[in-house]
Amino acid sequence: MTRRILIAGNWKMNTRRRDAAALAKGVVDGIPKECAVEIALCPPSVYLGTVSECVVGSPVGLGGQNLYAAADGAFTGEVNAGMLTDIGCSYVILGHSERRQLMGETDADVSKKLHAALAGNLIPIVCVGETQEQRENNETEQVVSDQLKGSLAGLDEARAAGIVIAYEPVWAIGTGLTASPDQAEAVHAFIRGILTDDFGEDVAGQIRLQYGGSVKPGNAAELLGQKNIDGALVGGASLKAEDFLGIINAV
Ligand SMILES: O=C(CO)COP(=O)(O)O
Repeated sequence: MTRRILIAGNWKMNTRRRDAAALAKGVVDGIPKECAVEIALCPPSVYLGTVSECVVGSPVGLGGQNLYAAADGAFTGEVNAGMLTDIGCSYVILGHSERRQLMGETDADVSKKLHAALAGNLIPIVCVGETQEQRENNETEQVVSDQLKGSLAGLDEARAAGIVIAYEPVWAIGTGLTASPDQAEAVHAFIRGILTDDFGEDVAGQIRLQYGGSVKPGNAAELLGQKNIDGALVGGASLKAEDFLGIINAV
């Protein structure tokens, strides 16, 4: 089963309009010709329109960092799947650990968002991952398994093949600490096993599993060389075109 590598940049709450445009243009202009890698940029929602104009007609895709699982209506401050696709998004990040920790998002919330994303024809990137304390207590597999089962609740086989899972160990996010390729591969293989149990080998073999947590040009090749690592969700290193392109070129 060949799975196309997906490198996505999660800009989080960074940039201003001018930087967002320059960064997006820098990525578009710098991607290698006949690039086999799928690329997505996920800017803050207020700059989706700006970045959309920069990537239109290029192989670079656009993604949101979150959505609200409802149709249009009285939900002050929120953005739904229809709005994301309307502005040019093909992807949406769901259940990032920062949203789980800071905004109290639960697996049940992520599951609702997942169904809204799929109904809106967005490719969901569902994030899971353990904290440092959970890893030290040997709870990694339990935590990841619970998050996966909760976040993917109600998902049928037909739709499962198109989703993306991002394994992002919380202790490796923005810390400069990276899971070693072996550590990351072990969890990715574990996730693939759960997906196989839930959706069967064929579907599980099509689901792309990204790694996230201090990915940079210097460690990307080794991480992405692992059997079950099919891409990267990049935070800090996606904020400089040179670094982000360095990761793409390392694949
Ligand atoms: O959270 C991340 C991507 O979603 C990873 O962030 P860093 O690459 O900055 O560690």
